[in-house]
Amino acid sequence: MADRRGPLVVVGSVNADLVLQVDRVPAPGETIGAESLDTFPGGKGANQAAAAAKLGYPTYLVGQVGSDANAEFLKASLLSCGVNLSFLKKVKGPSGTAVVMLQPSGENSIVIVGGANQHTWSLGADVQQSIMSAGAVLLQREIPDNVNEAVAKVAQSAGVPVILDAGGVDAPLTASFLPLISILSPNETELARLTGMPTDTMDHVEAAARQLLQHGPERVLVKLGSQGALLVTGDATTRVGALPVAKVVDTTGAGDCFTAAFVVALLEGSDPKEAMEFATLAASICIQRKGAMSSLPLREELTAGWG
Ligand SMILES: Nc1ncnc2c1ncn2[C@@H]1O[C@H](COP(=O)(O)OP(=O)(O)OP(=O)(O)O)[C@@H](O)[C@H]1O
Repeated sequence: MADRRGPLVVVGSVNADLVLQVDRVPAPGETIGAESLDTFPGGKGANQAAAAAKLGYPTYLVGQVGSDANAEFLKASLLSCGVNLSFLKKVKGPSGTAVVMLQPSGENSIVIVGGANQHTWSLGADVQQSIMSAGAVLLQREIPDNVNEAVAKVAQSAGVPVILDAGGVDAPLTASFLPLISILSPNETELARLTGMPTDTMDHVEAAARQLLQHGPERVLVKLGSQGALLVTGDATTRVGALPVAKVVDTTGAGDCFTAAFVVALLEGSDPKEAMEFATLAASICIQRKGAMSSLPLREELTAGWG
């Protein structure tokens, strides 16, 4: 991957996150008032594309928005982060939407409308060409798995590495998809679900990651929140601890920031350990600010702490 300097192509979801601040979730048949309503750009595909673009790497987002008012807002947000939207398609119906009821306890109740993310996808010749000439392709699981698998097949046929962030739908990965993945990146919960193995100690995490390796991916990168991250390959295990931060403000999007920054660093020629350190630094900035896309760091913010 170190020699590939083609652009990063992210294929994935775009969501409008409608965040309602409420005292409690309404009972059936009840109407309550919300203290506030905010709309934020989100979706794992959009967040990861924005993260890579804000780090200064040429990044395309292949995705779908709906024909509603949120579509324009989402496009404007992504453009302001520097994401190339030449392959962002507009389809009928609503954009992907997450309605988040945020309660004072910190608990969230969320309703997701898949919308455009779950609409029919067609990978036209122009999109296929962009995948084949990419430095790497980055996927998540908030669009249909069969689309991800089709993208991965095109990428693999051209020798382009495929990175799958396991976040999104909670379903097993098919035996035909796993061998198409170069780097699979779950967090510890996703790792436990994918393998059916415990992930409560570092030894357990490593054993579960090694089990995934047997199904095809060349590397498994596990995100472990305040415990950092663990990278497992056939012959090595690399652990990088999280950076201590003064105050954790909001961890939303930290995983997206980490995965995208790791891939950017590899594309720029870093070795895997350096790429983990770079991603850890990026994520440590992200968690000290509120929001998902808005909290993603710019390249300049990392250079101070990065040789
Ligand atoms: N409390 C924390 N303190 C320091 N670093 C953190 C903390 N939480 C997350 N990080 C950093 O962010 C990285 C990714 O976070 P995490 O493991 O929570 O991903 P995730 O579960 O995929 O996140 P999410 O789904 O919330 O976006 C970690 O590897 C770590 O570097």
